[in-house]
Amino acid sequence: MTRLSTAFAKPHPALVCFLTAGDGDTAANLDAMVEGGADVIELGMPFTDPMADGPAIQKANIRSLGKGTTTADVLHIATEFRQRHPEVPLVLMGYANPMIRRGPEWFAQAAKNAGVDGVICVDIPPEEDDALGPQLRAAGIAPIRLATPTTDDKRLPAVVEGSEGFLYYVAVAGITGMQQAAIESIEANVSRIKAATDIPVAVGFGVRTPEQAREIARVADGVVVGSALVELVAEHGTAAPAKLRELTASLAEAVHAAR
Ligand SMILES: O=P(O)(O)OC[C@@H](O)[C@@H](O)c1c[nH]c2ccccc12
Repeated sequence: MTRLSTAFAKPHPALVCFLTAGDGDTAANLDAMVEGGADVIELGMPFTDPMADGPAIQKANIRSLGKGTTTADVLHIATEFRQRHPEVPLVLMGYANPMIRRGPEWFAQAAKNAGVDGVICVDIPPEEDDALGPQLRAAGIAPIRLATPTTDDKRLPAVVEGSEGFLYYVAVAGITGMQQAAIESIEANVSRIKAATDIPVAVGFGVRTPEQAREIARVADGVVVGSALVELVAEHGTAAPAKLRELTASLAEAVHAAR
């Protein structure tokens, strides 16, 4: 069992909580989300051109890069997180350029040494898996792929093939932090994906409230929340941990009780 498979084997759906690394006191903020009940942490690597991200996460990227956050800093945050939380799965989310500029082997090894369990690389499509996938798998790190509402049945096999840890269903054809998709559409797409793969399916994009999270947790293996948490970091600064703990706890309660 890996840390990710253990998280998804719990008797309830998993809550995945996202933050941008280097925005605010990331260590304290991540700890607060774990204390609140997050089952998986998704840590965003700040990037200059985050094309899948909406305003809240774009601004978090700018704040973090403005402080000079580097890939080495993100890996350092991951290393220290792993020391404090030996059991909590940690997924890095980011874009290809910072991940492969020093070579995919270097990144995969550095991520492994930092205790990272999975990597979401937004802009490497399955056709270009060679750019990072083999190196991650060799290091024992799960390459986590994204499926969207426009991933049709013809395309789906290519997306799920080689995806490990979990499949991330992006509920909205758009950017992060938008409105939630209709639950009927989410349910139909999740069951379509589950017919094509045995790995767990987590749903994200547009989930802000415990009510929304509960509704999705009834039909999926996990629920991802990002922008709503990132906004708390922007609004509350050094007081963010208490706010993050509070929102995470109410989301976790809703997700864990859904099924
Ligand atoms: O912000 P939202 O709408 O809650 O969506 C989750 C999302 O933030 C997080 O998973 C994420 C942030 N940036 C991404 C880019 C691609 C895929 C996923 C992400």
